[in-house]
Amino acid sequence: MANMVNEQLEEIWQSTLALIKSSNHFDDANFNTWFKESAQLYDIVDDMATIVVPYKIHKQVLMENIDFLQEKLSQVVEKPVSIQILLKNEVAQMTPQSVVKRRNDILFEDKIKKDYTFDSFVVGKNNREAHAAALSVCYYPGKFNNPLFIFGNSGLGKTHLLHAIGNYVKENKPDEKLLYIYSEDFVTLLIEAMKNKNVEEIKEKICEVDYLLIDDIQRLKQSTSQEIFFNLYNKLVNDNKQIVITSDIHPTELKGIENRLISRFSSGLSVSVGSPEFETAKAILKKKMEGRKDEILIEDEVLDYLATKFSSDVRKLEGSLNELFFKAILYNPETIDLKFAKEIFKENPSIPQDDALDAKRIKTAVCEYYGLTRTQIESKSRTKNIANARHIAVYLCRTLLNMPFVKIGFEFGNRDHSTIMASYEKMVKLLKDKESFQTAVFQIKNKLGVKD
Ligand SMILES: Nc1ncnc2c1ncn2[C@@H]1O[C@H](COP(=O)(O)OP(=O)(O)OP(=O)(O)O)[C@@H](O)[C@H]1O
Repeated sequence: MANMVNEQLEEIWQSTLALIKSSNHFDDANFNTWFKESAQLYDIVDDMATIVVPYKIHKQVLMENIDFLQEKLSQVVEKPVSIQILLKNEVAQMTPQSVVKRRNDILFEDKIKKDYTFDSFVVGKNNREAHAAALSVCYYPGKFNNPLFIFGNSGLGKTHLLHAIGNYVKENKPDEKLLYIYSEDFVTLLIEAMKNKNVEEIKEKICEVDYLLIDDIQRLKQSTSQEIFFNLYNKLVNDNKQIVITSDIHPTELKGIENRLISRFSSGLSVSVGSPEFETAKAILKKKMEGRKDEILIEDEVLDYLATKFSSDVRKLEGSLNELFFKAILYNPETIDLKFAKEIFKENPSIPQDDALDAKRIKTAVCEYYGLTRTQIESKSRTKNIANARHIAVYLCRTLLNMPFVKIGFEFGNRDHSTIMASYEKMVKLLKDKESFQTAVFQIKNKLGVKD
């Protein structure tokens, strides 16, 4: 297919949109937002179509549905076509020819962030295993943990660890080649390479690396890219080259990724990163402050406050600190104290506001601390950690709210007041000599914003 004129492209795109709509794959709102109102067929050259979208979020959504989109477009043009998705501002900077001839060298540019090192990574209970595993592949690449698969929710340090491996290798093994790839870029570049007929060249280059670091593998949704990746993967592992992968979920729960890849991902070591507990969150804040040159003083209890409120996502935790310093420049307080911080975040939707304390909030905080559900602590289960969590919740309801035992009983599956009293007394005893319970109570109170 030679380059097409605009009317032809428009006609093809409208037919493709009609097919997408009639497939009922998306509801009206999604269809309009992601396809009809934002995407545009920019060009089709040979068997490569370029679709242009305004923002990254559009690109992300389309990339997640790229096989589907290719199928519909291929149906319209009556031959198989591949699709690359570009942002409007990317296209604006290119000549028409270069849109389809983007240099694949981008793949091999050094993308390792210098400040994401092992030194700048705070180790806590939530990431100890992942940190140790990341170090182990630096010391013994391709030997024990291949691939190393690091998974966990957004903003908890997976990418940081990947770059830390990169920085370690660059500094200590300068002769070794490493390649960091963000999965979505990998798909885009492979699609372009298919168009430019230089996939083999790219594969050969990738096969030369000693470390392959792949970020956010859940975004490797496109089937041809998975096929190519599968071959590369086997070759690298057979040659004892180290592969490290990050993902937002455990390999076995990956959706849209071929089973043969999933089973290979599970064959090495899978380690998780979780949300930092209070001390680690506070240490991260202190670490992030080390490099700053702010002249204003931040009070320690503000760090406690941020560590308590934002610990579920380190990116937000870091963001909260930046926001405070930024607002301090604007409003110029003498120091950043708790009052100032609370005022700044008073309407922040990602933190629970200081509602009146009640049994429900206590139960929720205890559950979050122990990783349980409310149904579990309200149940009759005698499993040790559930029972312990229940004792703590009962204890806090009694000491913080001064609730009668009968009423507490209602909160915990209609238990008899004597059972609740026994539960409370047990916790009072445990708190006298068991440090782990003292810590738990301290941290849960912190979570609730209660000071002793
Ligand atoms: N333990 C830690 N010590 C220091 N900084 C951390 C730690 N954990 C996370 N961070 C910081 O939090 C921010 C977000 O981390 P990162 O980008 O690695 O998250 P992620 O898990 O890869 O998230 P996503 O899944 O959204 O890509 C980064 O600035 C990173 O430096």
